[in-house]
Amino acid sequence: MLAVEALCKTYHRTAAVDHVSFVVRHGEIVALLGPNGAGKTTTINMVLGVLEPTSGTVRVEGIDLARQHSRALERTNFAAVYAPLPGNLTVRQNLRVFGLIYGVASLGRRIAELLDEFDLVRFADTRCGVLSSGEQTRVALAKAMLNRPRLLLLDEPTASLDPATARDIRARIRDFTRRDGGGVLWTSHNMYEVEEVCDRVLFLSKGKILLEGDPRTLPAEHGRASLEELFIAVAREPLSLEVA
Ligand SMILES: Nc1ncnc2c1ncn2[C@@H]1O[C@H](COP(=O)(O)OP(=O)(O)OP(=O)(O)O)[C@@H](O)[C@H]1O
Repeated sequence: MLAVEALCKTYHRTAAVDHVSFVVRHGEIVALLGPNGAGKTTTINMVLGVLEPTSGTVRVEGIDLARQHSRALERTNFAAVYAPLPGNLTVRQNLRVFGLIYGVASLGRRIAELLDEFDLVRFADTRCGVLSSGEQTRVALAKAMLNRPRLLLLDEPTASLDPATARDIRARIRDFTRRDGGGVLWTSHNMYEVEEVCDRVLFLSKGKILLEGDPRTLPAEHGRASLEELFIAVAREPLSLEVA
């Protein structure tokens, strides 16, 4: 689904992302973890084509993003808490605007399906700006599904949601991979959530991938009791893990 190879982004002399390589397979949810400043958002922005890599390649279903930008991006979409939809537009208007931008066929029907699927019918004519965080997240996910993406990039999709709403959102994303065979690259600072929902984790530290594996077995493999402890170790003493 996604193949990232030797991806680098350098600002002046700082390597924000330093030779990062990984894949996301069909039907797989992969978490990109790491402390603040590790390079997660920079990586996601390069996969989304909004930031040009200093070097390295990004392929979406085999299509090279640098050479066939539009074809690669047709298969991709994105949701993040820091990129809210225009608050002065209603839910339906937002879906329409983004649907037109993406060139979605039979847009009226697609919007009706998504309003139904994301339990948004009663908010269709409500301005997004007055919705709760959970409702806005559902709208952001509906928007991300408009073009029937194969690859979904989610930057902290459940941040600021209550546990019940967060569980509902996780189930919807899990559905996308199980039912549609889509692939998801997910960032989160909630290790409980990552253990529950992700098939694989990648730990980034200072722009490099330090560890990779199953979130349920990786902590024990590195002598840590939980994913959270492993996360703290990566953040505090990355060199000790590199040697381990
Ligand atoms: N435009 C830029 N110019 C200079 N440095 C940058 C720029 N963008 C990012 N960086 C630096 O690159 C590094 C990685 O940043 P990035 O935002 O990718 O981290 P992150 O892992 O997403 O962090 P967080 O969890 O805090 O969102 C940081 O040290 C950041 O200061």
